[in-house]
Amino acid sequence: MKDIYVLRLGHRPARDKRVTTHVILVARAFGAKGVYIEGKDEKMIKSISKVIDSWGGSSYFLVKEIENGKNIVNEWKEKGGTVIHLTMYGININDLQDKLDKIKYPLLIIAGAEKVEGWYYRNVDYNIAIGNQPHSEVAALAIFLDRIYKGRELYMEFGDAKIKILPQNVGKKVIRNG
Ligand SMILES: C[S@@+](CC[C@H](N)C(=O)[O-])C[C@H]1O[C@@H](n2cnc3c(N)ncnc32)[C@H](O)[C@@H]1O
Repeated sequence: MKDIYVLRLGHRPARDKRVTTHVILVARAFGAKGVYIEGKDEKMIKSISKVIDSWGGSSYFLVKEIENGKNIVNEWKEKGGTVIHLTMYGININDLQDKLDKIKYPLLIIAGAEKVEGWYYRNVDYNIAIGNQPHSEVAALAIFLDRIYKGRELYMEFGDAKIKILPQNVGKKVIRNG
């Protein structure tokens, strides 16, 4: 698994609870090692911890509330990693694949909720569009991570999972551990 983290900007508990939850679930399921959430939402963190506890990742997957995303970006630059911002205004990902294959890790992926401040556009290494149409941070993150891993993340297993799915064409089969 690569050294990849997500920075979720501008989380507003009343409006963004569901979408931020999905950002975290996608980050975990598609091969990131954690999510920094700009904002406070104790209830959401509790419910996501339960999912991680059952499905695995609690030993390494970080979910951390932070006050200011800029500090994380600066921290990333100090340690020589790469920072990318997902935005419909950026360069189409199809035109950046060669560069993505050579980026320096750790990688920080920024996904917004409300309008993202200009500072981020100017201070990241790449502003990347998953197509130049407005859609969703959840879709953008999933497609971006899939391009990084080229589909391999879909076979990822979590060693500490208490529940595991046995894939079926019809029906549901799960193994429960402990
Ligand atoms: C509700 S959208 C806000 C759209 C915003 N005006 C923008 O700059 O993309 C919330 C987040 O979804 C992501 N997003 C939406 N469309 C995207 C696209 N086409 N490519 C990459 N990210 C996108 C961005 O991270 C954005 O901050």
